[in-house]
Order: sequence, then structure tokens, then C-alpha cells
Amino acid sequence: MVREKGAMEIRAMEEGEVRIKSPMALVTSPDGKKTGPVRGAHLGWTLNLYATETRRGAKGNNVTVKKTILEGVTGSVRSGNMMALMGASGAGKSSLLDCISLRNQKFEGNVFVDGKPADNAFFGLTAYVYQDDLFFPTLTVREHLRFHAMVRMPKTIQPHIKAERVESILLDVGLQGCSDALIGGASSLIRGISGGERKRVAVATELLSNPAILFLDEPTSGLDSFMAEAVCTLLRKLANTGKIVVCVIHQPSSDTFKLFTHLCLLAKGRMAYLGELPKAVDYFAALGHACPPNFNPADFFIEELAVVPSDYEKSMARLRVVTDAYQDSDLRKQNEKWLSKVDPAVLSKPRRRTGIAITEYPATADTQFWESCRRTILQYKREPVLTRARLVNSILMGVLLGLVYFDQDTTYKAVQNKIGVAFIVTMNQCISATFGVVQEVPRDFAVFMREYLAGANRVSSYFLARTLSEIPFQILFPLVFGSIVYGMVGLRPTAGAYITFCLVLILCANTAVSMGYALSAVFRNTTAAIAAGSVVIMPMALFSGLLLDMNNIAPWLRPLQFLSIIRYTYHAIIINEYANQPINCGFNVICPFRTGNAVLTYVGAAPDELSFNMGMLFVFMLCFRLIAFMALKWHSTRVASL
Ligand SMILES: Nc1ncnc2c1ncn2[C@@H]1O[C@H](COP(=O)(O)OP(=O)(O)OP(=O)(O)O)[C@@H](O)[C@H]1O
Repeated sequence: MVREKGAMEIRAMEEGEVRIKSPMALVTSPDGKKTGPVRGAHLGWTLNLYATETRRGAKGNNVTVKKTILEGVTGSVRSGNMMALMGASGAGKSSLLDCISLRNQKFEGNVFVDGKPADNAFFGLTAYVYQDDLFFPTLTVREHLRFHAMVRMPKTIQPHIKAERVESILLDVGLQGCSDALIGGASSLIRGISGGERKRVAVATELLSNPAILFLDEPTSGLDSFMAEAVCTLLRKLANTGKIVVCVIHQPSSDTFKLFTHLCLLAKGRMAYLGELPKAVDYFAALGHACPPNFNPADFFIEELAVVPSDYEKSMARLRVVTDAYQDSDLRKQNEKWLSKVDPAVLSKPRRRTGIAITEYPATADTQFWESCRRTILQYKREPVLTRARLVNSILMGVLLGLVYFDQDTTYKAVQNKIGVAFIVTMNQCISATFGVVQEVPRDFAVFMREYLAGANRVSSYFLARTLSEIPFQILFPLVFGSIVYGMVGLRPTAGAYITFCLVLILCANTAVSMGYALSAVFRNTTAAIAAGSVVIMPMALFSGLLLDMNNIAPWLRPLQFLSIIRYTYHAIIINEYANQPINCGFNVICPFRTGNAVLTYVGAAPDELSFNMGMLFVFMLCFRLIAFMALKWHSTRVASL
């Protein structure tokens, strides 16, 4: 259920209905139907979090120890509140945010919405802005938000209303000035928008689904104080509309700090304060820790709660006093009154992990598919490395090989060069296609994973769109490369042979692309996928038929040749060139290849195996895509079930 309130520019999420005039709160189910007014939402939690840590033992062996990350942390926040989660580094702020947002479900205890244990509907109510924002760099801010509006807003809403919503959010977050700028980012060659604008794009993305509860992990990190204040002002406006905003924040300026209504201070995983922000200074003064005049209270609290490495014992003793004081305080009792309204049976029962079970999506699979296709095509059109570099590579490599193997004839003397060109063309296609993918796709998968966890995109919609919409490009590159090589080298001059050659290269490139997808999905990391790619491609080259005499290796190794896509491509090219073709021996008595079929025998191929080789490439292409899909699906369910 998605809670809506009309104090800001908020639009009704019902088909045809544009604006809610009354500021009355509404509940909207994922299909966009209003279901009635809600109570003031209350988010509460009571939990402990432990982790196991492997440490180096005294004898150099690894010892696993149980580490307490959060201990007896109980708190709550109401709609309309904007809570700062603060504490020194390592205090447990991000861990707490992950637990109360259920992005980490390994804790003991429970999270409650209006006194009821949070269930799967919780994910429809909440949104999470990650500390490291991940975007597709080649989209403009408007295109990015438009994509998210299409996939995150209920399917019952008309596209023009979604577009209006994007424009209204652009205005709300102050992004209208850069709405047509490419997002860009460090992982891309595109410079893109500033860090502050990226943060606002991240917030705007989450606002599209109009969540009732917004969690943010350090939304101001890396921003100057002016930008940080701008982001927090926006968050305060959202809280004022009735949303709950919980935000991990580091070193806010005093002006930014004042924007928060509530403060939760953590010290070494224990509560040090929870309450209204303006009352925190007096609370600490009463404990004997008075904030000096004209001192930023935010800095004061962090200093008070810091562990000084050179004075570890004393710091820890000070933290114990502060956390024990909160434990014994009337403030804590006051804060935890809501627990008395929770069913005691629920409190004593161990919590059942729900996982981030994405069972319902606001948009249909069709919408997700077509929107993802649009996005991938834009990406290909605009990404310089992905498209231009590969096109230039295809042309340059084609010309280079064409020059080296220029104008081969039909004599026996040209056989070795034609075998060479078949092998090198195959290797080029395999390597450039596989590594082209593993350089790009793990980054895309990481962005997709965020979309998946936000309930915005299905694995199947994204994967099909990503892989199908790039097919035209994966036809273009081998076609350009193959045509240059074919013409310059002077391979068999018939239209049929040329078309078959291009088809073989296109199949090879697409199979290699699929292999790149499989590696990217299994390893989800470019470095690891490149390393694994080398390990896979080298044996494939070895078993291609050119570098090894299969009759002179251990019999149990021979079947490996049938796993080599390089072998299938290389053989197909040679069969296309030489099957049942004459070879001009001239008047030479010593002629190593008197017929084309003798060349095939030499490389271990047979004249009638062309369709078999092409068929095997097709089968491998499908298998690699299936592996990629299954791996992506497995990773996403694993992340989601935490
Ligand atoms: N899965 C884990 N296994 C072991 N230790 C962990 C794990 N997750 C967190 N920790 C530890 O728990 C403590 C709190 O981590 P957390 O990231 O929540 O702190 P933080 O307050 O957000 O710190 P920072 O401000 O530096 O980001 C740290 O000491 C961290 O090393």
C-alpha cells in the first residue's frame, strides 16, 4: 500500500483523475486504487544484530567470533518526522537503517508499522536511497525519471499523467535546469551532472512511487554544505507532507542539522539518544555533557560519542555511561510506550524472515520490457565505448587483417594464409565480443539489481530487453568487419559464400556476446569476469583444431573440442571456403593440397559439417543466454531473500 498526502504537488494515481485538492491522506494500493484514509503512520523497531567475523588467531589460524553490531536498539518514528541517524564511524548507523528498512533481515527482533509486524506490503510503502547512487550514465535526467515513472507507477495510470508526474517531481527537487543533461558518472566517459544533482536524482527516483517511508543512507556525503542543505530541505518538505524520513547523516552543518525534527544517536551499537532534535542538547547537558555555546550540536554529539584510538578504554567507559544513562532514562520509557500496544505474543515470537519478496509489480511485464528496450537502444546510441569504439575496432581490425592477408588466390600457396585468416578472424570476434560485454554488463546488472529490489523491473523483462535490443548492433559489428576482410583478402567470390561467411561471423559474435553475459551474470564483477573469460577462451582456442593434433593428445581430452565455439566458427569458415572446391596446383608436382576437401581433412573438418557447426554456435548462444538468465535470477533472489 502506498500512502499519499496532498500537501505538495501530488497527483491522484487513478486513471483519468489528475489532482487531489484536499490534503487528506490517502492509501493507494499498488494497482492505483484509493482504499481510504490512513492513520498517522508509525514505524517502530526493537532489535539486536549480530555478525560473525573471521579474525586471525594467535597461531595464525582463522578464528570465527560472534560480533554484536546492534544491541537492544528500540525506537520509533511517526509520519511527518524527519529523523537523523547519527553516531561516530562504526556506531551501527547503516546497519540499523538496513534493518529497519528490512533490506537486511538477519536481525533478531522486529519492525512494526502501526504496531503490526512489517510484512511484504512494507516494500510497497517504503523506498531506500542508497549511499552510492547507480544510474545508466547515457540517459538524461528526464529520460531516467520517465523510465522509472513508467515502471514504478501503477499500470492503471495513463502515460501522460506519469509524464506530468515526472515534470512535477523535477520541479520539486529543483532538477528542471539539468533535466536534459546526461547523468554520466565515474564509470563512464560521460562527465554528466554534479554530485548534488545525482543525489537529487536518486531521491526523485524513489519519490515517483510516492512512498510513505523514505530511508536514505548518507544522502549528503560528498556534497558541499550548500548542496547538503538543499537536499535536506527537500527531505524536510517531504516529511512535512506526512512522509516518514529516516536518514543516516554525517557532519551536517548547523543549518542542515536544524532541518531534522528528530535525532537518533548510536554509540557502539547501543542507543545514546532518541527524541526530538531541539531537546537533545538539554538532554546531554543534564548528563553533564554541555554543548559549548556557538558550537554545532551535530559536531558536539559526534565528538561525545567518538572512540579515541589513543584513549580507547576511557572512550569506551564514557560511551557506556551515556548509553546506560539513556537505558535508565524516562525518555527511553516514554519512547518505548508504543511497545505496550504491540501484541506480547508477537514480541516474544521469533520473527519470520520475509525476504524482499517482490510478488507484485506496479507495471506489466510488457511495459517493463519495452521501456527497458528503449533504454538499451539509447544506451547503445550514446555510449561511446559500447558502440563507437566497437565500430572503429571492427573497421580498423578488418582493414589491418585485409592488408596483411591482402588478395589471396586459389592456389595451394594461399591455403596457409586462408587458414590463418579464418583463425584470426574467429579469435577477433570471440575476444572483442566477449570482453566488450564483460566491460559493460556487470555495471548494468548492478543498476538492474537496484531496480529489481525496488520492485521496478522483472529479471525476465530486463534480460530479454537487454539482450534482444542489442541484436542489431551485434549484427552490424561482425558484418562491417567481415565484409572488409572478405573483400580485401579475396575469399571465394560468390554471393552465397560471402553471405554464409557473414552469417557465421554474426553467429560467432552473438555466441561470444552470450558467453560475456553468462560470465557477467555469474561473477557480477568486471575484473573477475575478464579473468574468467581468459580462462575460458584460451582452452577454446587450443581445441579449435589449428593448434593441436587431436589424435596426439590424451583421448579423455578430445571431447573438449566440442565445447569450443572457436572450433565451430573456424571450421565453418574453412568449410565455406574450401568444401568441394578445386585448388590450383599449377605444374607443381609437390602440392600439399590438391583439393579443398584435403584442406578440410588437414584441419579436422568435413565438407558436410557447415550446418552442424552453425547449428552448434546457435545452441551455444542459447545455452549461454540461459546460464546468464539463471545466474541473474539466482543472484536477485539471493539478494532479495537476504
Ligand atoms: N556483516 C558484517 N560482518 C561483520 N561486521 C560487520 C558487518 N556489518 C557491519 N559490521 C560492523 O558493524 C559495525 C557498524 O557498521 P556500520 O556500517 O553500521 O557503521 P556506521 O555507523 O554506518 O559506520 P560509518 O559511518 O563508518 O559508515 C562496524 O564495526 C562494522 O565493521
